[in-house]
Formats: sequence, structure tokens, C-alpha cells
Amino acid sequence: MAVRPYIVGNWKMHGTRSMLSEARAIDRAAERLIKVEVALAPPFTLIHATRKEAGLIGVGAQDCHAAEGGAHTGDISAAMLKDAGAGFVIVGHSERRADHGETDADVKAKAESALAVGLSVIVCVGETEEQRDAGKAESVVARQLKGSLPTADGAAEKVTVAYEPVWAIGTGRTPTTDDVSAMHRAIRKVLKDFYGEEAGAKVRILYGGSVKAENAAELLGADDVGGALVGGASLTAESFLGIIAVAAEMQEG
Ligand SMILES: O=C(CO)COP(=O)(O)O
Repeated sequence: MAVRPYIVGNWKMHGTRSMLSEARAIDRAAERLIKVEVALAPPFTLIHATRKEAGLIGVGAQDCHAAEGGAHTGDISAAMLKDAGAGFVIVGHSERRADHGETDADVKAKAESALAVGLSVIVCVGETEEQRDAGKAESVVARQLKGSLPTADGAAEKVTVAYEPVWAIGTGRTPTTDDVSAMHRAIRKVLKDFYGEEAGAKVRILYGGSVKAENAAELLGADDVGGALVGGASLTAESFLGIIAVAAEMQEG
């Protein structure tokens, strides 16, 4: 990995205030691991407290509404996230696409609303097992990217892409290194076409799906993998720091 790897923990719908001790422990250790950029996306209810408790790592959200405000009971705007201390927001996670019927256009609108208030975004894409088996993985991901990526001025500088094959999320199954490399190369091509050679070359591409310390070296070592988006293994400081340590070692080596 040429640039500083970015390791992001997505806590999904896990965590009450008792879990802040994990965030604190991650933050303390992350201070020593200056070779790795570390961030956590806790549930909405913990964003403010995590920001206060963990001053060194990045803190973000897992979703936002596309509108600035209004009659949207139960929803959270990008401005609210920023006010709570978030620096970024994950949009288009496959669990939201599946559970809430989010389309690429919805994801793009959310990303634009986040950029408009100064948040960075992690745009998630990834194929289902059926789509991979049908040989359509790259075309599906390309289509998701073209429909989901924000196009506002300077968007490329605030965007990270996370490639998360749906069938690898929470299953313990992972693609081969060759498959990850091929997909990340394909994503890079789309990014360059979309944002232009120079801007598209700078966007970070993370891999996500069953990343743990044991497979991190292999997955992070695939072509053009700029870091990882980690679910289950980010829930304890011990397992998350294991991944961070692998990423740090790869930087040193
Ligand atoms: O969806 C993910 C992160 O956003 C990945 O989850 P797991 O690491 O639990 O497979």
C-alpha cells in the first residue's frame, strides 16, 4: 500500500454507551499507529460521545437523509451529523440498499447532501452472489458507481469508495486476492472515467466483507486496496486493533 491505509469500523446497529470503552481503547492505540488512518462509524446515538471520548480517530455515521431538514420522522440530516461531531458518513451500504430499498439515485442524493455540509463520504458498492455467479460483478459495480457517486464541485476529494461484495458481509467468506485486485482495478477505471484521470486516481478504494486480523494482510495486499471497511471485527478494540496492526506492519514492510 503506497499511501497511508484507511481502516474504518462500521458498528452497524451495535453499541450502547458501555461500548465507548472500546472506542477509547482504539483511540489510545491509534495514536501510536500513525501509519494508519483509523475511523469508527458508531450508531447515531453514540456519535457525539465517541467524538468526545476518542479525539484522535475519525468519527462518522452510517447513513443520512438526503434532505436538509423537514417532516421526515426518525431521520437524521447531514447537518445534524456534522453538529454531533461526525466528519464523514457511509452511504449506500448494501444493508440499507436491501433493507430500505435505497437506489443509486438515493445514495447519490445522500452523498451530495453530506458534501454540501462539509462531510466526507464513503460510498459503498458490491455485487450479490447471484450477480457474481452470472459473471456480472464488475458491470453491476460499475453501474452502482456511476449512479451513486456525487458530482458536486470537488466531490472526488471527499469521496472514498468501499467495495463490499454482499455475499462476503458477515459470512466469513471472502473473495480471492485476484478477484479483489480485478474489482479494484475495474473500480479505478470507472473513477478515472467519472472524475477525470487525476482526480479519479486519488480516490481511496476500501475493501469490506469479513475482514479480520487473520485475513487482513491478504486482502489489504490486493491491487489498489487503500484500506478496509470492517463490520464484526471492529466491535472490540482487541479485534479491530489486530487489523490495524497488520495494516501498520504492511506500511513498514
Ligand atoms: O458490511 C461490512 C462493513 O460495512 C462488513 O461487515 P463484516 O466485516 O461483519 O463482514
